[in-house]
Amino acid sequence: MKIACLQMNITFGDPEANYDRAANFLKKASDAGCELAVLPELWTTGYDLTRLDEIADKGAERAKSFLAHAAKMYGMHIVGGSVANDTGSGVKNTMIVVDKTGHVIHEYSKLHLFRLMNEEKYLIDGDSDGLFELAGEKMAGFICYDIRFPEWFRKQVLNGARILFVPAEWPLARLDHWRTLLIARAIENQAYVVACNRSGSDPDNQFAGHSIIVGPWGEVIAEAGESEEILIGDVDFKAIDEIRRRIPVFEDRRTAFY
Ligand SMILES: O=C(O)CCC(=O)C(=O)O
Repeated sequence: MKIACLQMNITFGDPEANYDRAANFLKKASDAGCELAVLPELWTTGYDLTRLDEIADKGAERAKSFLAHAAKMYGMHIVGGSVANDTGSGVKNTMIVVDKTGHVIHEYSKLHLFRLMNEEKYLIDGDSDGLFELAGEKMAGFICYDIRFPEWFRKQVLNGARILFVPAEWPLARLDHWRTLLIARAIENQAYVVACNRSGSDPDNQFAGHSIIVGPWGEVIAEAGESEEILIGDVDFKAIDEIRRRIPVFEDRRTAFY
């Protein structure tokens, strides 16, 4: 499966500009023959949390209809990053997944809110998991800070997830954590990790870019630089089975002890 991470810049608090940019990136991913495209975290608004009253998407309806339209037009699955989703009783940081026929097949809201960027003051946390199925394979979504919680990843992998998607707005200051944690999540779970970060900056942070596709052996299949880029890599599900046979981590777990 040919996958694209749409490592775009995000204009702070300006959904119109960001929808235009995302439309352009999605077209380019489709032109490149990609079967699935991934957007970054909060790609419609960025971290303009103090203006969520004005700019959060009610029920994420605009994002859903935009993503469904693009998916159908291009015949391409989309892991739609995440958007500020005004649920009516608080704003969630919600990932939307649409299949290539334009159906919304899953929503996942960020489980772990990141205090260092004041998320807990403006957002409410999710309460369900990110597991979904596309093209006959189980996959799961996580959002940014979630990568610091290996137990959350393990749970989804034990439930069958074989590609682990991570949209993010990860700051450049902790680029080494980003790479190390993502590679570790791939190695320990013997699964693909497809992580799409944003590029550029906002009033508080310079973001790292470095979207990355990591294979189940921990090998870096593709990695972006810091600037805007469409990162493309191939995922081969057979590699997962081969690696799990070589080192049978899942059979060797001592679940009586943990
Ligand atoms: O965990 C980190 O260092 C960064 C997390 C983050 O930026 C986020 O969750 O938005």
